[in-house]
Amino acid sequence: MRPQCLFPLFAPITALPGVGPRLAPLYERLLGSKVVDLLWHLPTSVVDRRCSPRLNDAPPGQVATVTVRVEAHFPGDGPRRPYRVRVSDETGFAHLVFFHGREDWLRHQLPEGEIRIVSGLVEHFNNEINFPHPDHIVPPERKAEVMVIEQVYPLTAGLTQRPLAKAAAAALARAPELPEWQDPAWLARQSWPSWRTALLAVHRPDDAGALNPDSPPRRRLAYDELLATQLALALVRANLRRQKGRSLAAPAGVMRAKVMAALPFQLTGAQSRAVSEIDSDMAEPLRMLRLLQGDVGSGKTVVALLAMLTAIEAGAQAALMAPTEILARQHLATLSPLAEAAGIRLALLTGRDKGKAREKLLASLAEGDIDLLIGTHALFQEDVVFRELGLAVIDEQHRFGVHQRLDLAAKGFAVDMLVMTATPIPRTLLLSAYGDMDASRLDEKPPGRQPIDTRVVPLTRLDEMVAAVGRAVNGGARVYWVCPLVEESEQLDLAAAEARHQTLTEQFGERVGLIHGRMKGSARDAVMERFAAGDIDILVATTVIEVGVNVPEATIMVVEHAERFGLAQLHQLRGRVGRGSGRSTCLLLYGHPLGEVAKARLEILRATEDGFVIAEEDLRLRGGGEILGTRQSGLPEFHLADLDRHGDLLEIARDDSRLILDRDPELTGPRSEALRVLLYLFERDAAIRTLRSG
Ligand SMILES: Nc1ncnc2c1ncn2[C@@H]1O[C@H](COP(=O)(O)OP(=O)(O)OP(=O)(O)O)[C@@H](O)[C@H]1O
Repeated sequence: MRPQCLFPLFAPITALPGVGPRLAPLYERLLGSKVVDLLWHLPTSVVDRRCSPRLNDAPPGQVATVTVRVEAHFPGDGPRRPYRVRVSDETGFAHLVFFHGREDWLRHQLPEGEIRIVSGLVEHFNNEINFPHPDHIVPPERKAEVMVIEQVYPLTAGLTQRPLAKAAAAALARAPELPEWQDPAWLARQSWPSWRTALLAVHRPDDAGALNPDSPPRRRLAYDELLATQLALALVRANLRRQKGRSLAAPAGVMRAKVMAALPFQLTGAQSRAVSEIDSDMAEPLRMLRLLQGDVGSGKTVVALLAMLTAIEAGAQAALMAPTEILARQHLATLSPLAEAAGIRLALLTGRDKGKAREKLLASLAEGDIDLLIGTHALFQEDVVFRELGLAVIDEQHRFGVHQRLDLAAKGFAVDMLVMTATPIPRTLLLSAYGDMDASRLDEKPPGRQPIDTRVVPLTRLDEMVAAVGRAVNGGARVYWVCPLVEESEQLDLAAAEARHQTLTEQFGERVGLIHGRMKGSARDAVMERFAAGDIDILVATTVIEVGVNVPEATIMVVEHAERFGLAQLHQLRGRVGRGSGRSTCLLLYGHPLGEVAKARLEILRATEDGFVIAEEDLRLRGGGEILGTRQSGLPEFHLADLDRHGDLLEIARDDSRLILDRDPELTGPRSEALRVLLYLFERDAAIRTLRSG
């Protein structure tokens, strides 16, 4: 249960003054729907209105607050002759200029002959002093309200500073003093203020200093957030470790030997290392929580299979969960012949399975007649019961995230867990998303892969590229054609892909296929199968093919508007080719004009195929938040912490969390109440449910 002290902060944002039904959706889009979301929406700069010169000394290009007499109104008649109000003091005169504004309202605000305090940007225009759309106009008795340092919040279309600042102030007023969750000695050493004081300092800064990410209040808040995340991860870890696992070992390795004999290749050194790390984890009576991090095409699947064989030979069952149905089916297709070689029984369960067939499958699963179950999220439905699940492999491909691991834990699967991710994640990000896990890295590609010829080409040369693709297809090549990503709009993605599908079909006829996220699962599978079988040569796609798809015969990847993708995402896309022995090409088509950073980013892709290098470089160029591209990155989003600036705090938070739980595993000690408040405050409270007392 959420602690009572946080109730006011988790009220809907509409509880705040001025946030009515018209503005609420704007707030929601900008920052969220709860009062607490406003607290995390920090100002990015300040305006100092305390400069209050005489009119003749008003500094152009700066904000000033002046005391003036209203002389006369000159209504305008459009943008070329705006509405002007002439004002004066003893040193001279100026014009307040309004490009839009109703006359009755302006006359009411600025009655002729009255004194007014006006604050706004000073401009010199035609040897006159102008105040275009002053920010504040108040009578003299309210001067103190205006002569302040004002914070500037990031906005969204339709929402202006003043109502937002008012709502933020109201949200702040609701922020209670909370029990201190930080260790007092550590707090004193850092000279950090309390949570509430820090929050007030960044929302009502005395100067821009408090907004600097390195200022004590900002660092304090960043650390609070990092600690909440890391503590949640540590709780999951502690909880999973505490449940006794079983030791899974297959010293004879009969099944494994059969599969190895059936494989057309030798394991790479990295694969062998990962396998033995996993082996020793599984042999321990503690539960395994391991991340298998491998660059695109590094051969994670076979490593997972070998681990699952160990579990099966030890008498348990194994499950392999993929993020999409296509991938689940693909795993089934690759693993089937190997499973046959090993003599194990394999089955597939997806959301599509219904009725009798599903019942039958579940019955055999419960009986232990299925050794390895492959599937999607459907694997974790309530009625899916294993006879004895020993190992769960989650092919995460950065789509799931810690919540799914928590859900799994909550389901009480006392099993070893292996999470596979294809995303090369820099260390700081790794800690923030997988701080609960041990990691194995596949940093070596299978031998014999040819380098991919990556070219960065302007979209103006599209016709040329289409012609080149046509020639390649006539020569037997298979091509992925990925269409532009349109921010936040699946519908527009789709329109772009459909249009491209049409133009390519006009040119190449029946050999062009289309696949996108809106298609029904079965239709998608059918297209994918036709492409894998070679019935389709050109597959036009939205980014649904980004993860994991394995068609080794495909050798050309075209990405339109490559500049709109995250680098890691492009790396993933490119990784769909170069998977066989054929020579592969990746064409990154960009739209004009391309800025310096965008150019540098695409250049990185041209220069290297090492996902880890690409990720580090991308992090350097763009900062952590965007590293994984746009949607559904699965990595936690931070409101207050900036991994570039606060990376040092992340490691401390991880160690701190583990220490906290070492000393007080059930969170019942003196600091625990405050720490629970912290977890709720940052909405990481799902982890609390893993506690016996939670
Ligand atoms: N040691 C190896 N030698 C040669 N080929 C290998 C080796 N290991 C795996 N492969 C092959 O490499 C291809 C890619 O393997 P897999 O699909 O497991 O990659 P992955 O790590 O899951 O990559 P991605 O994340 O890009 O999907 C497969 O066709 C697989 O059979």
